[in-house]
Amino acid sequence: MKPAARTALEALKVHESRLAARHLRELFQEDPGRFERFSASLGDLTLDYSKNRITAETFDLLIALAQAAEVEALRHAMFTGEAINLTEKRAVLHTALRAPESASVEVNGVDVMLGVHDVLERVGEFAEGVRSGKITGANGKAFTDVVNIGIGGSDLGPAMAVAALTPFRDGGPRVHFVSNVDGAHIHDTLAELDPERTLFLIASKTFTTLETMTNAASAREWIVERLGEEAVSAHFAALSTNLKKVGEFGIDEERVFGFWDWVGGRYSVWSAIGLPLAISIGFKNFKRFLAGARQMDEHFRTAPLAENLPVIMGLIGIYHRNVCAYPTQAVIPYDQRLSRFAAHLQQLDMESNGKRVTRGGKAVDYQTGPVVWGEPGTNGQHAFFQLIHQGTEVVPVDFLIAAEPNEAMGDHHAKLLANCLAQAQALAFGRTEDEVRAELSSQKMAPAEIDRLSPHKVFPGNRPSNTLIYKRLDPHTLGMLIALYEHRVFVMGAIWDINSFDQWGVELGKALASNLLPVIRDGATTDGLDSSTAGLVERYRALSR
Ligand SMILES: O=P(O)(O)OC[C@H]1O[C@H](O)[C@H](O)[C@@H](O)[C@@H]1O
Repeated sequence: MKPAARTALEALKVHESRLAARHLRELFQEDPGRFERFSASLGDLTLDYSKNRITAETFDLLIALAQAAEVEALRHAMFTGEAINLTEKRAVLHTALRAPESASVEVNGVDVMLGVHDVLERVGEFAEGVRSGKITGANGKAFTDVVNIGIGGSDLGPAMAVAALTPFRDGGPRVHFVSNVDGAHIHDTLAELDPERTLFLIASKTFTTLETMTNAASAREWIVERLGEEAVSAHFAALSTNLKKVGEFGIDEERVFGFWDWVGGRYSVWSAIGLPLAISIGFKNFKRFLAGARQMDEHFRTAPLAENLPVIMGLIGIYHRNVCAYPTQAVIPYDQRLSRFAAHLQQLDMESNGKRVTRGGKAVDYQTGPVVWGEPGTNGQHAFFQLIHQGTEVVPVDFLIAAEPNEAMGDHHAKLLANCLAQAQALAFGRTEDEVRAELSSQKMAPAEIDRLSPHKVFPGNRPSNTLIYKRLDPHTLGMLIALYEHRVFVMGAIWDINSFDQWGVELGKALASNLLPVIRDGATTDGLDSSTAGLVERYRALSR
């Protein structure tokens, strides 16, 4: 962390120790304008951050921290194509994928926007061709099902977005996602499908990922067995940066949709990796999705820090992690179709900010990325909210909710919204022992019983949450929401002075798995393995005999 940022963080810690005795109940009572003060909007999206344990002074200190950490300078470097991914010597330009046609963004003196628009146009043509039935399988039949084979960033973003935007499918083919190398995944997916009407998209930035290559080979076999070798070209397309490897797999050039090394996997839904989404919701809607992200980019790039949604969310995240020492962050969309949102954010946030050395390679002596987790509400209320309300760990929560549902279903939405707001209220304000006792005695409970039960029924409150409310979950809004979280991750990584854009932590497991494969698959010796791994291999051999 930059020395000035460290000083700013220390000031925040001193401030927090003074604030510790204050309860959100008091802060709200003292300041009737708290919502006005601590909320910010962009278009139809509003962030209410008033239910965090902050005051105007905290906010000023947080803004000072962002300034001290020079977040704006790094932001400028990102948007202008500097190689801020230092370990991989790469620019970080997912924002170029949704930049306007008129924009020009240079990497090493070359404007990348021509390539961006060229691929985008081809994605649009292909998506519409598949949707209309103009592009068909080998036997001339229109595709009813599209299977995206990919993992990590080549799966989570599009899978989440396809589910989120189901109401916008309007007659396009069904889109399935196969990611796991567990054969059950592709087996169960293909069991339901007609090969003549199935199109496979092999999505892999590197085109070397074990899971994807294994699933792609099985899909190829499935087509070849049923339709013959000559059918392969009609039933496969590839989304990748590694055009050489794609060629080796045997996918026709016009079926290859490229992207670039300056697009991180977890930031790639805006690139050719978004093709399954474009097929599902149509190209017009896909462009609306990009436009939503673009609106967030413009806001992030130009709005003053104190009004800047990703900056505010990032600073609150830092406050929770480094000042209050909260280890996790929950994201709870009261929006069933965002059921994979937390899964996407887990990769986005934890792969970006789960780092232990600074950009310069020194071990950090402060906490970095929290554990991110979540499930849709109201389901979570009936599962893990007990811990969030009364457990010993404080869990900051982001609530997300639409003002309007995509379909009218009686009073379902009113109930959903009431529950969302109620949970944020319960977390913030809790229920005191006096209130519990008063309630129990109004129920004519015996005093001894009141004594016995009341400690269990107290809610401490004073637990932080953000609420994001938007008009409707549509392509534009989803684009805004994803970009909001991307930039929040950026802000936090900038303050921590870590490289949010590499992912070396996934490499060791991959290498060890490839060493173990001959032992497991081909019966090679366990000599030299640690006793635990050798013991488990022996057990596996005994059990699978
Ligand atoms: O798209 P691919 O090259 O197949 O990579 C798929 C995923 O696997 C890697 O191990 C990385 O951890 C992810 O960032 C990436 O999204």
